Amino acid sequence: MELTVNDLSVSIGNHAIVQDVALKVTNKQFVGLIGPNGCGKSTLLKSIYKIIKPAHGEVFLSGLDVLRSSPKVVSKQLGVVGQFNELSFDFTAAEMVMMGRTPHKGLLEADHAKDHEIVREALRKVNLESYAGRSYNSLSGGEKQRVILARALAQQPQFMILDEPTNHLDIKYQLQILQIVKQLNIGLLAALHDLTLAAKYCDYLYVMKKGQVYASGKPEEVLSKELIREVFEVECEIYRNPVTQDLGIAYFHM
Ligand SMILES: Nc1ncnc2c1ncn2[C@@H]1O[C@H](COP(=O)(O)OP(=O)(O)OP(=O)(O)O)[C@@H](O)[C@H]1O
Repeated sequence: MELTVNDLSVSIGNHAIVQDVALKVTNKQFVGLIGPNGCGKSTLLKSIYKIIKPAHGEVFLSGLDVLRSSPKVVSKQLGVVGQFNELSFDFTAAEMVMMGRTPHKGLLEADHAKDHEIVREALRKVNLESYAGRSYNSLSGGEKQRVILARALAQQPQFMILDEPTNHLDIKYQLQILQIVKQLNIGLLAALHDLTLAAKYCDYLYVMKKGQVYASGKPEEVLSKELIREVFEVECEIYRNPVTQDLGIAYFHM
């Protein structure tokens, strides 16, 4: 399943927050969205997953016209791991994950044995199987983040959008979560702050600055010290990690 975004602009009040963005995630690619705080990454993602209405533009998930389709139709194909997940009601972790099954059910349809099995498997994948009965509100930030990922996994989507999915996670779970989503073998679009993790896991990057796409390409093509200076206003050197051969970034104090 491919994601195509054309000419997408979002304004809030009189402010143009996202301007004429075009991007593409081809079949089963892991595409990263990077850029400084406030450049419009979350706003762009929210407009793709229908939380914010764009001023203009098109979003297609293969043949599905996302902006003109109902949330129920879109959520059968598209899983979302958003940034903030506080709840006023107290659900258990398993109940939260079961919500991922909603798009696949009719109105008032009960949870079937198969749904429970899918929920158990999703919690197992994020190492929270024994937390099924725990109150979601009592979980740590990192545990909540993993429950929200499990909910998206239970949805069994064909495409996933993730807004800073490694937020709150220690290094073990940052690596584990990125590995889990990569192994899903579906199209992924993720806003990421850690540039070396983005370089390690993503097939392709879009760099945003002031609401626009500033550059795009494969990580090793895009992540130059010049681009990091222009976009993030930080001096650095790019190198190959001698142990892992991954792209490394050495930042210098300003
Ligand atoms: N509802 C709103 N009202 C006013 N301004 C908003 C609103 N939502 C977002 N903005 C502004 O739009 C800009 C882009 O915000 P957005 O959250 O998309 O950035 P981001 O790139 O995801 O940032 P971060 O990396 O800090 O999460 C920011 O300046 C933000 O203050």
